[in-house]
Amino acid sequence: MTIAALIVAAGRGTRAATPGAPPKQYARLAGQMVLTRTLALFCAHPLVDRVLAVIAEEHRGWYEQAASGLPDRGKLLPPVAGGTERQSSVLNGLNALEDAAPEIVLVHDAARPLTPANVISRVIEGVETHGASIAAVPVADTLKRGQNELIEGTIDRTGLWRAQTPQGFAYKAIRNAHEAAAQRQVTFTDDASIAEWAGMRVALAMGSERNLKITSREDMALAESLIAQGAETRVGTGFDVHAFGPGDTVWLCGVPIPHERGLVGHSDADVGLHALTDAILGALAAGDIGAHFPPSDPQWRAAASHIFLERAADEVERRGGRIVNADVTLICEAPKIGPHRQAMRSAIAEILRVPVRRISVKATTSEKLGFTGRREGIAAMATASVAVPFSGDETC
Ligand SMILES: Nc1ccn([C@@H]2O[C@H](COP(=O)(O)OP(=O)(O)OP(=O)(O)O)[C@@H](O)[C@H]2O)c(=O)n1
Ligand SMILES: C[C@](O)(CO)[C@H](O)COP(=O)(O)O
Repeated sequence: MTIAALIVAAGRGTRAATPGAPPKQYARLAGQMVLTRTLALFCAHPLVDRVLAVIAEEHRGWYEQAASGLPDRGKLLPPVAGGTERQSSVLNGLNALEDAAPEIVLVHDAARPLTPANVISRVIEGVETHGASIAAVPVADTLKRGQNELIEGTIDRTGLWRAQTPQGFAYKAIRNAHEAAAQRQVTFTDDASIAEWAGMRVALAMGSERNLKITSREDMALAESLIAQGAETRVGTGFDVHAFGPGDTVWLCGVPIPHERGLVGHSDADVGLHALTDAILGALAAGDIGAHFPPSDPQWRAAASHIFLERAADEVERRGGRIVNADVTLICEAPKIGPHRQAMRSAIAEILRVPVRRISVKATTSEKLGFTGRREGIAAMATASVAVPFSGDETC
């Protein structure tokens, strides 16, 4: 049995629009694109075999960015172009799935990036039992019909549900229903309505309040707070030492500083960035800098250390996490760090793609004691904290 997920992402996001910013499915939500989060839910679901996104042709660049943030693209099919309405986008996607020939298709809004995995499982179970099933939540508020700010009546809420996605169907049946609706030019706001119109029986599977659809700008803030509730903060530490040697410049925390000596190392010997890279990898329990960038590998000879730090930041993003803060301490008698501190903070903030207020750089001497006191080299310590989703555990 092949199960495909069809992620409709071809909308313009007009209700949530921010002037000059990409549409909502490409906006960053707690550090990761909305669409990356949505695709990742289905790519990671063990019962889903294929994932297809329907996108607007002019968003292709953003789509590539969103897809490149996925931990695993193995299930991902090349995207297809959407239509002017959600309904025509879904039909385009269903047609494009012909070669994949799934038995079941799950239609899902890209704008719902927080769908719990068990909601997806319940919808699949519903399709297997009833032929069609959608995620939905019972209406909890009293419903009023109104006009001109006046109540015209109260609607009995008994048996009323709010439809969410995913909405799952036997592939052939929903494709036929969509084609018939398109031919007769009847329009609906969800796929279950089309199935109902075509005479299919559709089951209700319990959805989740967490499964919100980002519709307005305020929903982004709400989604961020839901992510924060489902995240844990992890802390990692790093330590590194490089000896002084020939040269007239030392690289420290991404900044070149003229000095009477250089630092010896396989790469550019930026001891601050190395310690910080290790701190971030440590927070993820993802090994250390030596494991990721072995000194035995010639490609890292004289490498600029911002590459190592960037890769560590990519790892955080790949797991749906974000860097909360980082703190580096440089231990040396010279050069003086104070005059370069702000440049170092800015350089690190840029590499990690976080605001500079989250980055600290400090310095101390070792009171002329030990190898740093004898000016034989520089040591650096770093601490980093990252917030990662609980559901990211299996990839961490
Ligand atoms: N022509 C369209 C319109 C919508 N969608 C997708 O359908 C989902 C639900 O639609 P909605 O939340 O209304 O998104 P937009 O149409 O983008 O928003 P708006 O109506 O505010 O412009 C979204 O993931 C959206 O990208 C689509 O694939 N093709
Ligand atoms: C499909 C849907 O998300 C179910 O609630 C909803 O109908 C989409 O509506 P929109 O007007 O396209 O946002």
